[in-house]
Amino acid sequence: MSNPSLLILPGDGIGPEVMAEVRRVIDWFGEKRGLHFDVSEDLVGGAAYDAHGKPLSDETMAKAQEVDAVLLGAVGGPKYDDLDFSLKPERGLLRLRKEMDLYSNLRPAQCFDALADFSSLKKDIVAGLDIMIVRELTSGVYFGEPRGIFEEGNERVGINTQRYTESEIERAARSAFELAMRRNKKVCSMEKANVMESGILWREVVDRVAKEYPEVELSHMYADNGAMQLVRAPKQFDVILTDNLFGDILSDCAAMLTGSLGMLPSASLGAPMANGRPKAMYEPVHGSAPDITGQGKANPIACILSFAMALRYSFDQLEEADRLEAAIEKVLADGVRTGDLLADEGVQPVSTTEMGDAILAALDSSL
Ligand SMILES: NC(=O)c1ccc[n+]([C@@H]2O[C@H](COP(=O)([O-])OP(=O)(O)OC[C@H]3O[C@@H](n4cnc5c(N)ncnc54)[C@H](O)[C@@H]3O)[C@@H](O)[C@H]2O)c1
Ligand SMILES: CC(C)[C@H](C(=O)O)[C@@H](O)C(=O)O
Ligand SMILES: [Mg+2]
Repeated sequence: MSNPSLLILPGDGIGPEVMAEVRRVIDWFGEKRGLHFDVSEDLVGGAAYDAHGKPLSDETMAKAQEVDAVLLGAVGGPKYDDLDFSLKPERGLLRLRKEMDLYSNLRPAQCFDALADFSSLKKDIVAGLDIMIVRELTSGVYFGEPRGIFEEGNERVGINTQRYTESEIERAARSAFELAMRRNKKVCSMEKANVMESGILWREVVDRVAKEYPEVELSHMYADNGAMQLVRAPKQFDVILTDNLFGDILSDCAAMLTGSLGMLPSASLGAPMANGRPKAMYEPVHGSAPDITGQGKANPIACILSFAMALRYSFDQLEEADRLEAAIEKVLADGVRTGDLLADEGVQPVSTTEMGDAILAALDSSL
């Protein structure tokens, strides 16, 4: 049987820096666990624009459709600020999500014990935190029509449209309920049904799907209250189901409960492929971090945890995913910290590569 295939798209800014550490981890699983992948690498975002004038080539798009999983670093950066909107690096990422139809974006916010003191919140509020945000990823205001900047009278108007069909809401909701069944059987759905018709439909469809999962306790919350509750008492949540834009914002917020945006991985999943596994792309939640690019300061953990999610959701390697997560937990418990995880003055941060070294050493000691 051939090895599972993995397309790596490092992207821009710190994307290639964190992805270099993931590649070492992938190599480790090949050498030490006999878990080999057919890895290919390509360009996305600004790097693709620099090479061939587009943020994602048709060839790369086609490759992404064929492989078992895509692993993406990050896209964007100030160098591309003045580009035409259609050429911006972020368009490459959105095209991948849309054309691969990756409608369910799982963003787990877990607080490792060693970082509970470092979260933006008090230790007792975040210790043991384990919530899953399910963000609808291929619709909503990111893709709704009409959109654009138009002339209206003697001024211009910028338009984006929040649009959701029942089936789009339904499939995202179903993935949240399925996850909840394997977790603590609670779903909290967040929208703004008090001001948006799309929110009213969202609530109605989620209620309908919930009937298929009588064991799951469903609650609804307006997303503004949800943001507040996430910071006030995050452990009240198990699975949070929300739309594309609210999910983007709420997940960055949840990231800080875990200590740093550099800690949050994600899995973007679509319909099952012929092999029964979902079409999938794995990416850290953070961006290209232009403020620290090229300085060896980036935390590679979000990207490495995204590979752990790939082991779990695309490659059925649950024990190896646990092994990798445990290695990261050990490194953090040992006090190894990149700069984003450092609270105390005088403690020396490790570099991106040194964090990779520590994780590989912890993996070795797991054997
Ligand atoms: N998935 C993606 O590719 C993605 C996600 C978010 C933002 N972006 C893009 O990235 C660019 C920069 O956006 P931004 O600055 O608003 O958000 P960002 O996530 O790149 O950075 C926000 C802050 O978090 C820090 N940070 C992020 N990741 C880190 C890591 N791994 N280790 C240590 N610190 C980290 C950064 O240094 C910065 O201070 C923009 O072009 C944006 O569109 C891309
Ligand atoms: C870069 C951008 C298109 C992206 C989004 O808004 O979805 C990012 O913020 C994310 O969270 O993945
Ligand atoms: Mg975001």
